[in-house]
Amino acid sequence: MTFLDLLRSASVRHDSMLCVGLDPEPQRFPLHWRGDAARMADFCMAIVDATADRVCAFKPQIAYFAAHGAEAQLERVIHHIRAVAPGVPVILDAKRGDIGSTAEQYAREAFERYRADAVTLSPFMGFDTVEPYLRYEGKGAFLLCRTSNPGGDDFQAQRLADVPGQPRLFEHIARLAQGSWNRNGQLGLVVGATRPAEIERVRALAPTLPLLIPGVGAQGGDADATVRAGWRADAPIVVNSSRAILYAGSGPDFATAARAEAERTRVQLNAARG
Ligand SMILES: O=c1ccn([C@@H]2O[C@H](COP(=O)(O)O)[C@@H](O)[C@H]2O)c(=O)[nH]1
Repeated sequence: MTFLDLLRSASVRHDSMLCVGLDPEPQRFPLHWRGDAARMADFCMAIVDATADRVCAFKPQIAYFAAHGAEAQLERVIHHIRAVAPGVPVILDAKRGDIGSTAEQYAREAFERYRADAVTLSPFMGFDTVEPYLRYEGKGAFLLCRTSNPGGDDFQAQRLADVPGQPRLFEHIARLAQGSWNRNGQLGLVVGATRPAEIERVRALAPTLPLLIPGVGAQGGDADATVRAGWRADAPIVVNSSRAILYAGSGPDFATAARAEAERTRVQLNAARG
């Protein structure tokens, strides 16, 4: 099964566009585990168990694990997702981008070591830095396009004087991803929920690509406007929320609180489809 097949079927089976982001921060763990980096896998696995039937994907962010030298715990978490939710795709949020020979190693890390179904990439260095990931048949790659952070304006909103029509950089990325870069239908785009107008623009330029949309929850993105701008019956959107779900509770019942917040978000997103 390809990443897209997995995503579509998890989305239908769980009636969900929600992706739970796994960004474990020991200082925010429930009181009985607070500050204990050895509990990262236990924390994430409890969140996975509590939300697996409510999501279309999980998105572990590699930095949270690597910062603590906890890559083995990330492997355990992904292994656990495979065991308890085999039909739910794993999007490894790594935002890699480097020359081809190095990209080959990053691709191997994402798809062979961690066995992720998809990865996030920066397209900034050009197609030869993306291509090594596309050699992995059936795997997905989400290119950063219009990110949720305020500094996304610094480059992504700038116009490219030398490209016909002088598109903004993010529009150019969306066109390439929908067109000549998408050789085997493996590409998707990252667009922030903090920018619904740009989600609409990206959707117009990339009508069939899956969109990974972070920024609802802790970043304050507008969930309803996000769905109205990006959702199409035939093109999946994957709306990520991390901290708002992970840290919905701080007591021993944190997983129950996470499930309640995940369910609230899933229902809100679905209602906005109209
Ligand atoms: O434009 C982007 C791209 C990626 N992210 C990542 O998504 C989550 C968001 O976490 P929240 O706690 O829901 O704010 C995090 O892993 C980011 O690295 C993003 O926020 N914006």
